[in-house]
Amino acid sequence: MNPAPLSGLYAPSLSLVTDLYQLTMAYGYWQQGMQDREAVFHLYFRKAPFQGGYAVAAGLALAVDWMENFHFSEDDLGYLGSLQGSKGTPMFPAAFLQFLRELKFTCSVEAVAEGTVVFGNEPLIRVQGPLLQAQLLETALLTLVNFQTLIATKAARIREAAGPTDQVLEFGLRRAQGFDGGLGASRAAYLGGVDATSNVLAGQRYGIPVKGTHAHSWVMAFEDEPTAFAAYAKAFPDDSVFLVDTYDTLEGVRHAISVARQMRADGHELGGIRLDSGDLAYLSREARALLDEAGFPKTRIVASNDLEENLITSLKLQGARIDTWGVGTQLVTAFNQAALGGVYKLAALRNADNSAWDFTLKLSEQLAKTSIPGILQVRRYLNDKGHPRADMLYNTTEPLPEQLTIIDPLDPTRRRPIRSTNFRELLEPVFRQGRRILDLPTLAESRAHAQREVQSLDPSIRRFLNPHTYPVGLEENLNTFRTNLILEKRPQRPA
Ligand SMILES: Nc1ncnc2c1ncn2[C@@H]1O[C@H](COP(=O)(O)OP(=O)(O)OP(=O)(O)O)[C@@H](O)[C@H]1O
Ligand SMILES: O=P(O)(O)OC[C@H]1O[C@H](OP(=O)(O)OP(=O)(O)O)[C@H](O)[C@@H]1O
Ligand SMILES: O=C(O)c1cccnc1
Ligand SMILES: [Mg+2]
Repeated sequence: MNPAPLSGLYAPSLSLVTDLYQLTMAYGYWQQGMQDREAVFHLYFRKAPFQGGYAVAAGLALAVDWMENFHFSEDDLGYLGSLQGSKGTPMFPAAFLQFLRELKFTCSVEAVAEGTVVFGNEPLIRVQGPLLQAQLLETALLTLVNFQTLIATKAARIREAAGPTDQVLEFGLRRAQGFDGGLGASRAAYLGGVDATSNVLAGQRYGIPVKGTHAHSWVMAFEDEPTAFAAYAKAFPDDSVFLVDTYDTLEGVRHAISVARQMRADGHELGGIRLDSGDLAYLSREARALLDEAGFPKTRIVASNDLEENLITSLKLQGARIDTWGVGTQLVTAFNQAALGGVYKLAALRNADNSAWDFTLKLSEQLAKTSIPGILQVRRYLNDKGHPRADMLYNTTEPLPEQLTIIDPLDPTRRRPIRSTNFRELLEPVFRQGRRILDLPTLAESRAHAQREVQSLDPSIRRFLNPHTYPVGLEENLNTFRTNLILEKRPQRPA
């Protein structure tokens, strides 16, 4: 199933999902006659989220969908025409609105496939095209990629903690940042490694398996717990998971067992029980013992209650017998890091007579925030097992030297010669002059890719506490070029 448009939740045209300044700049470029100057932008983040060692790239399919539908509707143009400056004059003249009306998306776009592991400073998307258009993409691309990548990464960490065989269910919709936040989070969580969601719209929209148990209200609506369990079993004789902690957890497990015996006599099996409060390590061990003793070794134990990767790791260390993890709030809100700080920076612009590239640079007091000029590609070097060893950013407009060396963009004294000849290039063509040339994988394929990608990373890079830094460097010539450009642009004030 192809990823259906996220935009479907709202209006047919979403080209106003942007910041006003993109449109004021667009008008200014048009007025200057600069609208068609060829430009290159890179979208990248500087630091992996959650103080982790990697991120899982996500959001590309939604961005592709948004770009394919990029146009200004009559409604959009009517609204833009109504905007006024502080003197009461129209912000955008009619001739510019006419230009927007006729605007066709003609950019070329390269991107990293969803599910690929990525690191700080690496372009996830490279846009090349008319300056005005490429500028207008900034906000929407960042909105989509920042959130999707953040949540997919959180899900990958939760999957890492749960291990490859436990089930992970995403239960977050009620705590999400609105409907769209909930829908987007369910998509990204699945991509990052959860098995199913309770979010029914996400199931319909993206083909994600939907799963769930029942709430405390179900138990409270009956005269006692055994009656409630028996009634649920009547409704779903082969798909019941009983929530056992409404009154007393271990008493609840005993009630579940007595109903499970009756179910078995009728030719059905209880799927599982769910623990939602108390000491989950202790209660799950006790519940496992009761279930096993009673002859229900296959009945699963689901746990929920503000779970996240560190808690899951701790519960496992405590010998918890949980095999299914229901994770809500902490996952869909990326609780411990509210946003991924991805940015979109101009890196090259054709000069006025179109004869050569001018490479552009955003200076900063901090080297970490100084951008990287060029038309960049990311080359990932692999060891003989096909596992990532180091990534090299290089400028595709310059020939590569014979002997390759990568240099840490934050510390030029840290360098590594490249010996490996086994590599792959991460940015792949998606649009050529506005025409899509890449068939996107399905969400399930991207999810499988993400699992392989994360597993191919060394455990030292995957660990949660103080992970090892994966080497990402600038190819030596690019580093020299960037250093010289910094020196050229930075004012040299006498002391
Ligand atoms: N063995 C454990 N080790 C560490 N943390 C645990 C363990 N068992 C449960 N937790 C976590 O501790 C927190 C306890 O939450 P809280 O203080 O709300 O109590 P509760 O058990 O949910 O009580 P109630 O829902 O009845 O108010 C939850 O985040 C839960 O996942
Ligand atoms: O804990 P989360 O990771 O967000 O997972 C979802 C939670 O949502 C449900 O209860 P809800 O929180 O609505 O009520 P409760 O905590 O009072 O049971 C469920 O029982 C989980 O506890
Ligand atoms: O199905 C469940 O158990 C569920 C769904 C949403 C939130 N909490 C739990
Ligand atoms: Mg709760």
